[in-house]
Amino acid sequence: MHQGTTPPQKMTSSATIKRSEIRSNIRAARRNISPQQQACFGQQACAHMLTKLEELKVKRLALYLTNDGELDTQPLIKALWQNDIEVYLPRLHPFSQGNLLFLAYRSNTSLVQNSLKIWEPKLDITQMILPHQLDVIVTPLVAFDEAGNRMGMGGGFYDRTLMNWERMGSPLPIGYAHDCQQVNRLPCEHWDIPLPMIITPTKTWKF
Ligand SMILES: Nc1nc2c(c(=O)[nH]1)N(C=O)[C@@H](CNc1ccc(C(=O)N[C@@H](CCC(=O)O)C(=O)O)cc1)CN2
Ligand SMILES: Nc1ncnc2c1ncn2[C@@H]1O[C@H](COP(=O)(O)OP(=O)(O)OP(=O)(O)O)[C@@H](O)[C@H]1O
Repeated sequence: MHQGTTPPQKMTSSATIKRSEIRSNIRAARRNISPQQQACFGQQACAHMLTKLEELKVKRLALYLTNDGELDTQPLIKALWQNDIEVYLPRLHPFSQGNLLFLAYRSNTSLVQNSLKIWEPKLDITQMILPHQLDVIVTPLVAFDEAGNRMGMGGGFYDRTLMNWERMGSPLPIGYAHDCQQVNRLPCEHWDIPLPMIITPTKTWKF
């Protein structure tokens, strides 16, 4: 885990190539999932997630708006709103590059598209929450492995957000992904934060 003083070391070039290959292969695989399958998977994963959130008595949770073939979060958002669980979304920090802010997401929240073409809440500081005030962060990912290691889109956003979660005791990160995003073993770097739990349409993984 990188704690701020020592900059993360450069990866060897072969590890970099392997990571970028895995990233592009799995992004292509998830974009290939048909709209019918996407709808079905979104419902199945939502049911598993709701069971888990009830068990954990979750009141405040951050998730993501689906992009690039990611597991559909719309059924989950609808269910959370119906169950009075507070929902938050990430937005890119306006000046601290590589960092995220989390803002409340309600049915009347205005969304804008960011520079990465992802919809996010309009900046409104009154709607902001700090990561440790959230019970759970539902984490998007590109690939995961049998040990709970996570690879994302390559911005390091969630690694930075989650670097203190265990020491703080919150938020619990739960990965949310298609089954086809699982690989046997991911090449990891010291800043990568492994996930203690990942939910897919067919399974709840605990590590
Ligand atoms: N739905 C969702 N929201 C999220 C994330 C995510 O993985 N999924 N993020 C997780 O960290 C953050 C955004 N991270 C990202 C990092 C890189 C790219 C990227 O390279 N995107 C394009 C190029 C964008 C462009 O047109 O300029 C690409 O598809 O190649 C996208 C998102 C915050 N919000
Ligand atoms: N805690 C951190 N502090 C500073 N830099 C970091 C930290 N975590 C990751 N980085 C930097 O972010 C870059 C991207 O990291 P990585 O490829 O692991 O992102 P990712 O997990 O795929 O992306 P994301 O978390 O946004 O989905 C790396 O160059 C790394 O040096």
